[in-house]
Amino acid sequence: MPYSVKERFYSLQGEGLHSGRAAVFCRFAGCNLWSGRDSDRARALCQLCDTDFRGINGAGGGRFRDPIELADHLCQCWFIHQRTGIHPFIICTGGEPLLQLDARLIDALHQRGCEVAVETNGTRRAPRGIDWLTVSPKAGQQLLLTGGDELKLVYPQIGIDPADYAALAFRYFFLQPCNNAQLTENTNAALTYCQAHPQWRLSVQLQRWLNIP
Ligand SMILES: C[S@@+](CC[C@H](N)C(=O)[O-])C[C@H]1O[C@@H](n2cnc3c(N)ncnc32)[C@H](O)[C@@H]1O
Ligand SMILES: Nc1nc2[nH]cc(C(=O)O)c2c(=O)[nH]1
Ligand code: SF4
Ligand SMILES: [Mg+2]
Repeated sequence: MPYSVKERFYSLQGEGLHSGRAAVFCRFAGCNLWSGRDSDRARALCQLCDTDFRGINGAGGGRFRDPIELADHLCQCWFIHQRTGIHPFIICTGGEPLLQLDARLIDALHQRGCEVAVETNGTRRAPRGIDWLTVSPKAGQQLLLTGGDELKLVYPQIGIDPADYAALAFRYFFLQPCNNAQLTENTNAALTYCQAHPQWRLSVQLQRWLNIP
């Protein structure tokens, strides 16, 4: 099956437990909760999105015929930047990566020594073999993936109470302030919540503060 990729880039993971860690990002095109068109946002199932995932026209984006072609493309980006011998850390995001990521691509990445992380909205089944699964539930959308490595809630969201997620089978729980016109207020609210509920940690989207991709 071919893969549609919006962009590929080398950066630091800006979110969650691996914040600050160098990674190659694979941003898959398309999402099941929004078309990505501004004109559709008001009726989208997810209205908080901060990302352009439409099309395959970004840097390092394109259509990849098979897992080998895409795995080579992603690893190449790591080795351009790294001379360390440390294995590639690949973060699959989107859009919604679980519309496209499959076990064959994960296998091809593992064969190249990669560690594979995934950022998902949790509404689709996950293939086997993911090394680090981050689930970010969206208000009103049924959560299929109720376990994983980290749960990362964008906060606040109307209709979402973090307490309703606190008993799910995740190792780490993060609140990530919603990046919109109220970012300062949202950050303060998330900070206050984490101080009152220490099970939750703050994820500040380091990339915004560092002005990196
Ligand atoms: C663009 S999404 C792509 C992956 C997947 N579709 C998802 O929603 O998890 C990547 C991460 O950014 C988060 N995110 C999206 N819009 C955001 C915003 N406005 N403020 C803070 N985080 C946001 C998502 O919740 C998710 O954790
Ligand atoms: N630096 C950086 N870290 C990220 N972590 C998750 C991201 C995403 O868009 O999924 C992201 C991103 O876009 N940039
Ligand atoms: S589910 Fe993820 S990619 Fe899709 S619109 Fe929401 S935040 Fe954006
Ligand atoms: Mg992002």
